[in-house]
Amino acid sequence: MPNTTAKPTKYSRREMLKMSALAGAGIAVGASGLGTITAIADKLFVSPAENDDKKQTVPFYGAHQAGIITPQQSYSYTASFNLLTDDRQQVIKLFKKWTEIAAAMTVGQEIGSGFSNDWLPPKDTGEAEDLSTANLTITYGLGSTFFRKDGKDRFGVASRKPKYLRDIPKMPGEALDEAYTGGDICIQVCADIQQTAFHAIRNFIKNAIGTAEVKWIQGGFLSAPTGKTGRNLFGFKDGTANRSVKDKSGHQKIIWADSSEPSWMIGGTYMAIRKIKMFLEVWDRSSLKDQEDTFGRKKDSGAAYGNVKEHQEVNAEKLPANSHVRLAKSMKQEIFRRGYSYTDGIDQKTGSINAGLFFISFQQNPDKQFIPMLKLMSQKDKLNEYTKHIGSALFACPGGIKKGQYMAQGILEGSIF
Ligand SMILES: C=CC1=C(C)c2cc3[nH]c(cc4nc(cc5[nH]c(cc1n2)c(C)c5CCC(=O)O)C(CCC(=O)O)=C4C)c(C)c3C=C
Ligand SMILES: [Fe+2]
Repeated sequence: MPNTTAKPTKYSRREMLKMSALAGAGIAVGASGLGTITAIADKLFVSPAENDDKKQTVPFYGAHQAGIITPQQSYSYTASFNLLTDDRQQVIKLFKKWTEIAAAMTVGQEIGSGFSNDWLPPKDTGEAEDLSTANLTITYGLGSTFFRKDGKDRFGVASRKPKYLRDIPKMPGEALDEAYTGGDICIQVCADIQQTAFHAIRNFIKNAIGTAEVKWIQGGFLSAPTGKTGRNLFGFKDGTANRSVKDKSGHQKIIWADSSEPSWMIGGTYMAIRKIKMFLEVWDRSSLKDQEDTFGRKKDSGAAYGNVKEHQEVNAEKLPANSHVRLAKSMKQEIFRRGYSYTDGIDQKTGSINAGLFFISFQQNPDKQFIPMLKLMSQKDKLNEYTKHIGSALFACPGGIKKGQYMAQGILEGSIF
């Protein structure tokens, strides 16, 4: 997917030392002079592992949550939690704590910094201590069971459930595993350093102990050269038709909740998730023609059939009737996709690689934009020969957080209590 993050030019410490030595600027570097240059280089320049956009931060606070229209980072971890309590105050306490650690981690601060006690476990798990923030974003959402579970309004918030929040209905051909499906709360962290992302999700889990338990957790990866569309595990460019991350009016129409939603959803959206297993070995034995017919796009350029360039307007008539893109286009609806590839060892029964797409899309109205599209694809898509849907979830992501507020405050406080 397009990544528009500007990459500042920085030099590694070793390159800087080499340049100083070669510059020939008339500087005679004696033993002590070299020490001085080394010290300056230490201060000014970063190691190769830390350069480029890995040092960038994305604001946690704002009108919208980060991690939705943020240029897609290379790694993600998504965790779904079930609450273990019926006590609203306990949930408020959890979200306050999560807000505090999210605000700290996204600016590279240690959790509980400036305070340590030799006789207690450290507050921060520590593995991101020397790492950069790497565009870390935290995105959270609430499942329908947050508002009502087994017919019970556990936290007194059922009247605040957003309009389109419900379980994604059963689809033909799916083989959902409960272990990858649903959950009361979802947190997704994304970053350009995998360990930075893992540190973040781990600390959310650590701070939930006793109040919420993890139902499932999913890691993901996606690498693309800056400004280019990334490729999925079938080797095709995936994300071409997405609106640019800069297209504000497009986002208003496609992603952000409309004014008929509860006030806490203003600036928010719905996050649809499908864990889709991809049969890589079957795919790899298929001809190039078969592969391209599956999407209706060329594998190398990403151009739709009848076109030569990736971003040229698609003429649906030129695409095979059951191709993925033709079916998507026939719905005349847009969604904003932000999925990640995943791998997870081998399938113990078949010996095949366990891998696929952790599909994520954001949309204003899943009933209109997402569910009918999913249904049509589940019935007719040529892609189904090579894939199986094994996990599913829909979460409502509240609007962005202002400084001084905490996550989900608009749901858990106010006139109804
Ligand atoms: C219900 C929505 C969708 C699911 C599920 C889905 C799964 C899925 N997609 C790919 C690979 C590609 N998808 C592409 C385009 C595309 N896909 C959807 C929706 C779902 N995909 C849409 C709306 C579109 C855009 C269609 C358009 O308007 O042109 C493409 C083509 C390039 C692109 O635009 O991204 C690829 C490739 C996989 C592998 C997959 C499940 C494993
Ligand atoms: Fe797709």
